[in-house]
Parts: sequence; C-alpha cells; structure tokens
Amino acid sequence: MDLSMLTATQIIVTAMVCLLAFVFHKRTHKRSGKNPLPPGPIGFPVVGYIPFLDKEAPYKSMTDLGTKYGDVFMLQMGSRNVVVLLSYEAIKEAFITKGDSFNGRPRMVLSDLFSAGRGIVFSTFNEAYKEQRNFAVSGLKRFGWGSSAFEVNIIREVNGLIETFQHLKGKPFDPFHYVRNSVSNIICSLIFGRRFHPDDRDFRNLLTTHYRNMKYSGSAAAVNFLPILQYLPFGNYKRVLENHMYLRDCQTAMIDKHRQTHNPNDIRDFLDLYIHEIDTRHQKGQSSSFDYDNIRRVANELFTLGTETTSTTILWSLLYMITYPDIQRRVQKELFDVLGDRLPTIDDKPKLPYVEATILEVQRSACVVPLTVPHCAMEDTQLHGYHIPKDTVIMANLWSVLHDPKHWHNPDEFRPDRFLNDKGEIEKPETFIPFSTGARMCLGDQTAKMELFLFFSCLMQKFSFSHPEGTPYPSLVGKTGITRSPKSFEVCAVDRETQDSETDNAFVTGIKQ
Ligand code: HEM
Repeated sequence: MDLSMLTATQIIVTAMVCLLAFVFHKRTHKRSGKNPLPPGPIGFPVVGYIPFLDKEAPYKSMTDLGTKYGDVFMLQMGSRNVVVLLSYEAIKEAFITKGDSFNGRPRMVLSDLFSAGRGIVFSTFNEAYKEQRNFAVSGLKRFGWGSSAFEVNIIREVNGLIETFQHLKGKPFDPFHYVRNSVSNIICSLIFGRRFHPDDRDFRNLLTTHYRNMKYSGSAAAVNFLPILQYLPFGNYKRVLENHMYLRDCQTAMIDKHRQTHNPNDIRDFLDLYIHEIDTRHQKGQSSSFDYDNIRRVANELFTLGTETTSTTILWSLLYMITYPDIQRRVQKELFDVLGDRLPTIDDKPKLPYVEATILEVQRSACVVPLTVPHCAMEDTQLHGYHIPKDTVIMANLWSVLHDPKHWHNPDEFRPDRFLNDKGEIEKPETFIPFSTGARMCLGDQTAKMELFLFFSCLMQKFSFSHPEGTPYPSLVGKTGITRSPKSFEVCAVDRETQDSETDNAFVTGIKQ
C-alpha cells in the first residue's frame, strides 16, 4: 500500500474521530464548570434529526426516544437545537418553577408570518405580550366570556346543531363542517359581534381556508428549522403563505367595517373594545402595543384557537362514542337518570360525573395539541441538571404526559372510569394538562370546558350516534397539523325520541330502566 495514501487516510480518520469525540464531549460532559447539554441522537448534517421523525406523529417518535435518552433530551433539527420535555415533572420544572426562563416563544418562519413576534400566541414573554393577554381576557369577560351569561351563546349554537342533525334523519353524514361552524360562531359573536349561517359561502370559505392552513402549517413545519425552504416555488409553505394573505384580507375588511361604524358609546364586541383602546391611548399620547396591526393578529389568534381546538375535541368525542357504544349508553343512562328528557345546563355538570369523566378521557386520549406551542429559553439556564443555552427551542410533549404509563394505567385504553374515585366522584390528577401549564397556559381553558360539556352532553341526550351500517369503524389514528384531528369520518345521528317512540327496542329500554 502507498505510504502517502495511508497517511492521508489516517489523517482523515483521526480528524473524524476527534470531531465526533468533540461533539460527543460537548453534548455529554461538563464544560468549564457548566452542566452538560441534554443527551440526544445525532442526525444527518444540515437537516439534523428531522428525517427520522414520523411525519404524521412526531410526538410519538419523540416519546419513543425517551426510552433511550430520558425525559429531557436534545434534538438537532436543521439549524435549531430543540429540547424535548416528555414528563410532567420536567414540564412543571420548566413552565412553573423556572417559568421566567422558559416562557419565551422562539422566532420562527411560520410564527413570524402569522404574528411577526406580536399578538399573544407567538409573542415572546415581554410587557407587550402581558398587556395583550390581559386585555384579551378582561375584554372577552366583559362580554360574558366564561360566565353563566355566556351559556346562552353556547346553547344557541348547540340548539342549531341539534336541529341540523335532526334534519339529516339518521342518514350518514360527515359532522366536520357542522361542528366547526357552530363552535366558531361562539367566538365570532364575541369578537365580530355576529354569527354566520352554515350555508354562508364566505364564512365556509373562511373556515375551510383556516382549517387548511392549520394542516398545511403542520406539514410545512420543517421550514421553521430549515428556513431556506421558504424560498422554494412549490410546497406547503407556499400554500400557507397564499392562504395567509387571503385570511389577512378577510380580517382587514372586517376591522375596516368596524372602524367605519365605531361608536365609543356603543361598544358592540371585542373589535369595538380594541378600537376604543387604540383611540384612547392615542388621544392620551401613550405609546403602547395597541394598534391596527396588532388588533388583526390578536383577533385572528382568538378566532383560530377558539374554533380549531374545541371543535376538534368535539369531533373526537363523537368518534370515541361510535367506537365505544357501551360507554355512550352509560353516558346516556346517567343523563336520563339525572335529568329525564330535558337538556343539560352548566349547573347540571356536578351531578353528571360520568359525563364529565368521558369528556376528560376524550381530551386525554385524543390530545389535540400534542406538542403545545413551542416555548424557548429566554436566557442561559438549567433544567433537570442540564445546561440549556439561551434561544433553545423547547417542545413540551403533552401526548407523552397524557399517555405516560407511570401516571395512567394502560394509557392506550379508553376508560372514563380512570377519572372517578371509589365514591364515583371526579378525581383529576395533577398530570392532566391538555391545556398545558404555567403562565403561558391556554387562556381559553374555562370557556373550552364549558363548551365541551354543553355540546357533548346535549348531543348525547338528544341522539344515539353510530357509524354507518356495513362500513368499517373509523380510524382513531389522528392527522397531525398544528392540532391532532380525526381523519374525516361519517356518523349516523338517530334522534332518541323518535327511536323511543318508533321502537320498543331493548337498547332504549336498557338506557332508561
Ligand atoms: C379544548 C380546547 C383547547 C385546548 C386543548 C387548548 C390547548 C392549548 C395549549 C396546549 C396551548 C399552548 C400553551 C403553551 O404554550 O404552553 C394553548 C394556548 C392558547 N390558547 Fe388554547 N386550547 C383550547 C381552547 C382555546 C380557546 C377556546 C381559546 C380562546 C379563544 C384558546 C386560546 C389560546 C391562546 C390565546 C393561547 C396562547 C396563550 C399564550 O401564549 O399565552 N384556546 N391552548
């Protein structure tokens, strides 16, 4: 063998070994008195670990990595370091104990497109963020949000949905548009002061474009880690961009209409209240985060999150009920035993523990926001004994927390009883965090719980749901976008009163015994 070649090969091999040793050392050992970085797998150059994650269920791939690397590990994803938190204990330490260090939001291509670091959801943890979040909560409350007065708004939409289902007379249908339309109307009446008819073409377009964007954003998420992808003339990022422009125009038109008819003595809805705040601060010469750019961002975020997450959970609840008819029958029996034939109200909730346990189990099993909204480290800090550099992206894996066998016996089993104690009362473990936890926790959780209870209990009281005869049971495997939603499915909704009077069947008598 040529000696000079051997030397060249040796040099290359030695250099590679040194490089790997350096990378390994950097990731796993104390450096100059600092704690080590979290451990984690090594991916490919440039793209990092992205190609190894399941595109449909990245939260599951991350959960699997926990077996080898523990509850806190680091993935290189494109140009970013991402720390994944798998356990409740790790999330609690980051978002509650060390919230001041971990409640930031990373600047990323998609969040910059939607919010440019402003609004609420993608804004980092600064004064402008606190001002906007506090204003949104108190402003929405002014219109009854979360209070019993708000129940009227929800019940109006539930009744509309019941009527629609009754018209379908037990024939198979896809509940997707009907449910989203009803849920969306609740937030629309607060923000825009109006609700929309299910057949309103513009509204349908708006909702469909919104939904598509949530899904495309999930598939385009790689652009957040490989920003160069945004310059491709094709692909999902381009679709997100086009849809975003359309939605922006719709919102601007809605806001302009409000500005033209604005009367400070007659505040009709959240947009009016926000416009009033902009004007008042402007008149006082105060500089603030309230302006016509931010109103659009905040309104859009409340509309999107107020629609998407809750309607997706209601769709999952229908899917679980047709998959587990025995559980559906038990829910209906409790409703009949406690209420007779009347529809439930929010005051009935404490008397209906099995109904509530079923909703909680749907939220746990479906986990509609499996990876939360990414957080980021706002300074060099420590977590779980590891060093976390400033600007590291933090992904809290709610899926793994809600399916952690340490806290949930047989987590893949759908069993509402796990939320009931020996006395049949609701018992919610601390680890049940579908709305996340800490200062950045969902701001709509109270309203969402109210909506989930009223929609679910009223629909169960009114109808028996089943999958169309002769078709296979629909899949419980979710589609991942920004939320985890069910694949489209068909359902038959048979009016229980008609079923009662038309049949003498053992099923109904079984419920009402
Ligand atoms: C079942 C329904 C819902 C679920 C499961 C849910 C879940 C979540 C989760 C996991 C987060 C991320 C928290 C974090 O970053 O740590 C979040 C944030 C947020 N949610 Fe919800 N959500 C729901 C309904 C709603 C509703 C009805 C609204 C209101 C209109 C809403 C508004 C928001 C907002 C504004 C944020 C951002 C909070 C912040 O960054 O400070 N959500 N939600």
